[in-house]
Amino acid sequence: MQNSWLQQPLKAIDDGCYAESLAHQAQLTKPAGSLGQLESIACRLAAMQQRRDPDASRVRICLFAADHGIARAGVSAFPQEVTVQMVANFSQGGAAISVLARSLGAELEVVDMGTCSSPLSIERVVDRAIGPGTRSFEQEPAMNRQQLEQALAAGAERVEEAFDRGCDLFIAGEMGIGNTSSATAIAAALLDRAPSELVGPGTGIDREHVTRKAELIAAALQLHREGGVDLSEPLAVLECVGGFEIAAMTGAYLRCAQLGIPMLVDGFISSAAFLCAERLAPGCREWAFVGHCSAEPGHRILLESMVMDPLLQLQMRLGEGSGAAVAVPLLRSACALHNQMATFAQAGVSAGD
Ligand SMILES: O=C(O)c1ccc[n+]([C@@H]2O[C@H](COP(=O)([O-])O)[C@@H](O)[C@H]2O)c1
Ligand SMILES: Cc1cc2nc[nH]c2cc1C
Repeated sequence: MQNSWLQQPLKAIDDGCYAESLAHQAQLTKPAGSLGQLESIACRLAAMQQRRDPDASRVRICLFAADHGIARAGVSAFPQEVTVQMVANFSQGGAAISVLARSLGAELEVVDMGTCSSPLSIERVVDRAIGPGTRSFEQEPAMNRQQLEQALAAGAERVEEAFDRGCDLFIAGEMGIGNTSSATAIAAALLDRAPSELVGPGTGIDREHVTRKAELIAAALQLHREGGVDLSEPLAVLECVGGFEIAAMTGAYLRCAQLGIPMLVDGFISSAAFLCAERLAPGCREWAFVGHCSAEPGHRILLESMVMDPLLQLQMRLGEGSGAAVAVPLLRSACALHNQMATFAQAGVSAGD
């Protein structure tokens, strides 16, 4: 993929703006550092946005949905048709992310990246379907290189659209029965860890099934490795064991860092996609906040590997972008404090030493 948009440089973060924001925080009527991480959140956002008054009002949530061939191997607690049923639920406004988006005044866009029933005749769903879900990565590569390029580009294109319409903060969400298996395989390959260290219950399988899921993923990675695939290469990994929605999220994250849009990362699957983006273009993480640490055990390991700190830890494991959405009010509070608090001089309060 030489000379493609993937090679474009990431936008530089404005260090001068960051230093100015830190100096501003030091003048606000509070003991230095007493607002903890809210101070650094505001300063980081100001530096990303190159503005004195950071803003998290215009939030775009883009939810990528797709099916996974691996789901037919019995790795999920739910049947595959739930992916499409949930897409209808997102569109009708009844899903968790629909409720959160409404309460935040955020725009929610649902993108069909390829499900068993695509093309879908569901209102307001953006059709970017690549195929009827991926192939089962137990036996063969989940997708081919052309499909991977198409998925990455679809994610990037949705970010460009958000950028054109004005977006202070971008959240990628996902829906795909079986996608914790894909995310586990990606994380195991890129972090060179055993799947058994990263695997979890996903939608709620029992311990016996979790063990089987780990074995199946380990065998699949071995098969692809023996087939000559370099499992340290993020594009090869996405092609072999990824998903259409996961690749779209990787493309979206990468494009956000290229265009300079701050992003808020969700759970385990989102973070596996983010790891691919960070490996493709080191420095993406400078443009990201992490909303929460999911209950899926591999999430913490993924975040630690990228030295990224989650804002919340609520034992959530839903996906959809929900764990990022619940962290938006924190970013908004950080901005309001940074932009509206009085300084010691303005309020006539004596500063400390
Ligand atoms: O975001 C997470 O950390 C997370 C953890 C576990 C499950 N999920 C969601 O559950 C689905 C995948 O679970 P599974 O068991 O079918 O692999 C998919 O739609 C995800 O959005 C999401
Ligand atoms: C009902 C349901 C909703 C979801 N949202 C994200 N993943 C999901 C998985 C299931 C099973």
